[in-house]
Amino acid sequence: MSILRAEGVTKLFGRKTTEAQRRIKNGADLEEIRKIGVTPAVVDATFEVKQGEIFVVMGLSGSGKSTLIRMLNGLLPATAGSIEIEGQDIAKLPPKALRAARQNKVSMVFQHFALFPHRTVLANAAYGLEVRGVTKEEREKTAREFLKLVGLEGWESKLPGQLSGGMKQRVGLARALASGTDIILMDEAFSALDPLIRREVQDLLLDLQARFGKTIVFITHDLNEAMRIGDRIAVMREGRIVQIGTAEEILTDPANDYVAQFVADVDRTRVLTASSVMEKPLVTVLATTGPRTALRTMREHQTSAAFVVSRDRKLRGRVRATKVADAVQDGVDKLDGLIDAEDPEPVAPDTPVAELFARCAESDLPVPVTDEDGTLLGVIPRVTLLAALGAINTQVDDAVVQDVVAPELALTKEGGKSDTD
Ligand SMILES: Nc1ncnc2c1ncn2[C@@H]1O[C@H](COP(=O)(O)OP(=O)(O)OP(=O)(O)O)[C@@H](O)[C@H]1O
Repeated sequence: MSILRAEGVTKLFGRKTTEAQRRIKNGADLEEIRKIGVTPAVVDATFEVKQGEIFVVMGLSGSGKSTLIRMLNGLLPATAGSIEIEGQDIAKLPPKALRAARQNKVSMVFQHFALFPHRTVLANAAYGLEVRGVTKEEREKTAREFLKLVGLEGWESKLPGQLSGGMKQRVGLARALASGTDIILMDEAFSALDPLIRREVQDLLLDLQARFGKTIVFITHDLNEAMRIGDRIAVMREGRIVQIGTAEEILTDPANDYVAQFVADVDRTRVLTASSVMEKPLVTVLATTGPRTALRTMREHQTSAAFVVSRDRKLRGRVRATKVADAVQDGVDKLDGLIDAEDPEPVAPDTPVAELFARCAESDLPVPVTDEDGTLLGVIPRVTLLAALGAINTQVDDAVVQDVVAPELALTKEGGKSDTD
């Protein structure tokens, strides 16, 4: 279900905005709009944010992110288009109702924390509830609970000036959560923090998100941050949303050259997962198949090993052709019992590619990918892993890469394959 919806949202700054809007509608390019003295900060933004997702809006400075978020919380009226929060068009609300919607439905977390310097940490965390008229006792109780959750128990009576940047932003998070709104808008919320602290609060946000299932719109200019925390990412360029998708979709299927260039430096091993690089297994055989049939199938596919599955595709393991050939000689009638004990362990579909290198180095056979029930979803041969990465990222352990790459190169030189699946 979508909790937040933007439809054709446009924000133009300047005097001739009506004229500019008319020209945009007729297909004028944005350069022409700027020439008549109008800044097209956001142009025709359309998207839906689903309940409980982290929706990241990412773009370079000046691409329109802040303007967009200020329209989402009703601080700035849109020049055109509509914004719905829980099905309510905010442009149609009278000022009092708009204020109430902002207080009850949406909280903000800001880059520079926006804490009251002369109020205690506790009073700051309780602020959202205070505005809503919640009694002191009740709001302080809630604020204490959330301060504890963000790791600030014992700091309640301190002033913001006594806190580090990371701690201040934890107060910002506690305040947003304590407010009890379903939607939290975060504007470059972690951009002022040192890299290590930033990672810590990103993890904290992910933890809290998993726990409370809030809907979060997170603005950032940092692609790695976007990829790390976003369920979906909207990429903005010069006021327009040029692509919306998961980190993997954006990485593997960029909408245009701009996005492709943008993502060129991303550490793919952290973003891509087993499910995005896996392939269909070339040969699967049922555990009940006889060795003779299995061997014939493997020969047809010129493969030296095959996956053995049960009728419901649950993975039993793998057999090597040499073993199956021996079994034919010995008159064995089932594949059961021939399964290779040295198989690499299967991985879950959401395993980051970074973790697959070591697995691929362990065995010359492809790594199987299975779901929670053990059903075989796909396989990852080494070559596929390397191809998916394009260029090997330097952040991957060099020794592991050596292990994986060296045998691949050797195989290529020999012009043969030792196995396919
Ligand atoms: N009040 C305003 N009046 C005129 N132009 C504005 C106003 N606010 C923003 N702009 C312009 O709109 C464009 C988008 O700005 P916005 O601040 O939304 O971008 P941003 O992506 O958030 O950038 P940053 O990360 O630097 O804040 C910019 O060209 C900016 O100069």
